[in-house]
Amino acid sequence: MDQLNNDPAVHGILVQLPLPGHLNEDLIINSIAPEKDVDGFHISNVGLLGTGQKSMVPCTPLGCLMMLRDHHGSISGMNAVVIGRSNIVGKPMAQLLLNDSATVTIAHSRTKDLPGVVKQADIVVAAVGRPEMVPGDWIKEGATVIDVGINRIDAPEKGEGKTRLVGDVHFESAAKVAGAITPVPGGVGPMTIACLLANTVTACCRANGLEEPEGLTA
Ligand SMILES: NC(=O)C1=CN([C@@H]2O[C@H](COP(=O)(O)OP(=O)(O)OC[C@H]3O[C@@H](n4cnc5c(N)ncnc54)[C@H](OP(=O)(O)O)[C@@H]3O)[C@@H](O)[C@H]2O)C=CC1
Ligand SMILES: Nc1nc(=O)c2c([nH]1)NC[C@@H]1CN(c3ccc(C(=O)N[C@@H](CCC(=O)O)C(=O)O)cc3)C=[N+]21
Repeated sequence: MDQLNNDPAVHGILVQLPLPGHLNEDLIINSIAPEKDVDGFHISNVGLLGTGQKSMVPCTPLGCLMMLRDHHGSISGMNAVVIGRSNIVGKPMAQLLLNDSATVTIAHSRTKDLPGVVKQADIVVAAVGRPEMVPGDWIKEGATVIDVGINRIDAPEKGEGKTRLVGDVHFESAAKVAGAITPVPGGVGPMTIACLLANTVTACCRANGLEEPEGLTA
């Protein structure tokens, strides 16, 4: 890590999670130079984001925010429900929505009446890791649904031993009531990868005192 941190030819560093059990995740993430932390997981970037300052923004929530801004223009005043409170997705997602003046609810495994909470939402972001957990009848008519879940499930219909990817939302039923919905695959996942590249360009511009291209970050 020291070698990469000190190499001026390297502008971005990402540590793919989860790490094997014998490695201390916090220690390793926080050893990344914050200005090269293209995942935005370093505690200084988390703190900067939380206080509304310029930071590196986690790729998955950033991609979700870009889609929401693109679709709605402004999300100010909208009711947003984020299902999931992980450091990778749920918490930074809630922070970004709040910074854009949405009214934000964070739901998790202890939330009471999750269907009722989701029903209030103009924007639903599902980041749970449970295949097709959110059915269409939880969704408010016309709501925007962002499905972060990437779950591989058995697909015996495709042949023995075959699998397929599904999200945390039951797409077929939710698509009937939602105003807009992201598919899995082909939704949030590719945006995450695009945002990783965007963050790398941002980090490179900042390292070299260059003007940042418009719209690359939050
Ligand atoms: N598209 C992409 O680029 C990415 C996709 N993912 C996918 O997103 C999903 C979530 O990932 P990640 O945030 O890392 O997952 P975590 O397992 O870290 O967090 C899951 C969250 O969901 C909550 N949860 C679990 N069960 C329920 C339930 N029954 N009702 C309500 N909330 C529940 C948990 O609550 P509690 O805290 O109470 O336990 C927890 O906060 C996964 O499918 C993952 O593969 C992740 C990263 C990037
Ligand atoms: N430090 C770190 N940062 C991450 O952002 C991170 C991580 N660790 N660990 C793993 C999760 C998962 N994740 C995905 C990103 C894109 C797709 C993606 O593009 N999926 C394609 C499908 C790919 C396929 O077909 O298998 C799609 O949704 O269309 C999936 C998963 C990032 N994560």
